[in-house]
Amino acid sequence: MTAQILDGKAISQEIVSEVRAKVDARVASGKRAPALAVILVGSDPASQVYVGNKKRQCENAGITSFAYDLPADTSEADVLKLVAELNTRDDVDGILVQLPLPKHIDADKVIELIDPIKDVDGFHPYNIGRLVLKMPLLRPCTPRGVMTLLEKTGIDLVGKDAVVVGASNIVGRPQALELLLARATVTVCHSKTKDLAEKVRGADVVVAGVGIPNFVKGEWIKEGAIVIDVGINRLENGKLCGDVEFDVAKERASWITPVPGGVGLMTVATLMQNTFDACVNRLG
Ligand SMILES: Nc1nc2c(c(=O)[nH]1)N[C@@H](CN(C=O)c1ccc(C(=O)N[C@@H](CCC(=O)O)C(=O)O)cc1)CN2
Repeated sequence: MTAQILDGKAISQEIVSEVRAKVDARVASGKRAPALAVILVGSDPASQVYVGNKKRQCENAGITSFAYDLPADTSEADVLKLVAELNTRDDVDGILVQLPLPKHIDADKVIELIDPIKDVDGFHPYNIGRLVLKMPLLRPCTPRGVMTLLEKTGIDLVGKDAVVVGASNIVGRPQALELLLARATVTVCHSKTKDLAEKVRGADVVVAGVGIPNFVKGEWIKEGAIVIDVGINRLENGKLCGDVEFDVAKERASWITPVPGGVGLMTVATLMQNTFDACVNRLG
């Protein structure tokens, strides 16, 4: 079997167009456009690319963006002060702090200070708690983007055995909660998991988010499985590759996401949806 491609490029464009239509209708009714504050601390090259993509998609979606590009030696106190100020601003609907932050800044402390109603990344304990309790408000962008990719492709998850490889706060944990909400049976694997290959071999759906190139071997993939690769790893030759051994996995899977052109683009498109939702939640 050769897998069909889950097309993050086409579906992310569709999502951004849908947000754009809603923003245009909102503005036509006399309300202001949604607004997103994007905080980048330092000059990590990958983060600069991602933040650049976020600003560009804001333009495409008709969302106002306020950029805060801060030097790497910005103190934790100054980042906290900025977040506190943005929390109070009525012209800001969403606050995004690009991760990772420099080591001297406690990311958990910064995330916890964001007003949950403006937490368009969905990382605040309040929003994670709501996802746990099956009443999500703002949902983490990558896992929500994965669910949209599957829904828009017409893939039903009810009763499927899903294995999530990686248990990070940004991807693995919220992804498991999303899959559970879609009534899949979910196993979360991590660095201490025994017999990882066997667990993946039993999976109808595999979501890989560990950040290690080609960590999930193609031969582990069950015939006909759905493979979602959240990893974006930059190789020494400058090329990007995912966490799944794509060339082998695609000969076994029924559906697979490419890297680039898959989940990463959905993360950014979902941020546009979350910013629109945050604006409506605040202002109607
Ligand atoms: N505050 C956040 N920080 C980070 C998040 C997040 O959701 N919120 N997730 C990741 C990175 N990420 C989002 O910021 C992200 C990853 C990938 C892309 C993307 O556009 N990928 C393209 C390729 C881009 C390239 O050439 O490198 C693709 O996959 O086709 C956007 C955003 C960590 N930090």
